[in-house]
Amino acid sequence: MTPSPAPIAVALDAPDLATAARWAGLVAPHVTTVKVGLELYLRHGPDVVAAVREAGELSVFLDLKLHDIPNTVAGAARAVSRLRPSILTVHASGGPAMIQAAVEGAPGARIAAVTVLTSMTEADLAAVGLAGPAEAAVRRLAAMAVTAGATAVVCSPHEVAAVRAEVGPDVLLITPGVRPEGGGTQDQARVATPERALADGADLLVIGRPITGAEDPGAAAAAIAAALRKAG
Ligand SMILES: O=C(O)c1cc(=O)[nH]c(=O)n1[C@@H]1O[C@H](COP(=O)(O)O)[C@@H](O)[C@H]1O
Repeated sequence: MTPSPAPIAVALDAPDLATAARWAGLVAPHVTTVKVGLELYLRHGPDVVAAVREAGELSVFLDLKLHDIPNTVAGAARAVSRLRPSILTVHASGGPAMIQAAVEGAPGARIAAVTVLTSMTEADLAAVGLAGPAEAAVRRLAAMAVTAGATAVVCSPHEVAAVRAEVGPDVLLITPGVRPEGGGTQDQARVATPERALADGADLLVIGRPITGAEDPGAAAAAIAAALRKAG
């Protein structure tokens, strides 16, 4: 019997559509979701969503991290809602009116509020005027976003347990910054293993380079999925 796909969104941060579609096809048997982000969407636009959908039975997570005035974000959300993404990201720091505008603009998608980027260190936070531990800012932004209508929150694995305590069981918690044991962290700062992130309350793990940078992305996705099943 084929095991059910793991709650992983593979970040398809590819330079071209053919590579993205190839990665999507390779990982499709092992994961629930693929994530189309800025690089791919800005280069290929809506075509990329159709191309990765054709590659397999996958939910499409559109990670555009919208951040603008409410009217502009509402229009952008309306523009992409016809692509039927399962998840659409906005920056939580855009505030409650902006988040509400995204929710109204894309009623068929889950609006996911990105709290504090997983690449940011405490020093980076201080540099942008967010003093104090990341966890406090993440909790505050998550609570505000959910009150404004977001039904998903993006945070690092370091804060996911605190966010779960803050927002309750019904909000989808998404964690990038996930690295299997022994992997490099690249530009990520607040990281943990896939097993740890799930145990601490994440519902969906965003994993890019540990899978797409592997010689065989399908095998890398299968190995992480198997490790998660074993741990769970
Ligand atoms: O919204 C995101 O998905 C996101 C938020 C965040 O705080 N950190 C973060 O890394 N991401 C995305 O998650 C993916 C992580 O990729 P890897 O570092 O290659 O696993 C990238 O596509 C990022 O754009």
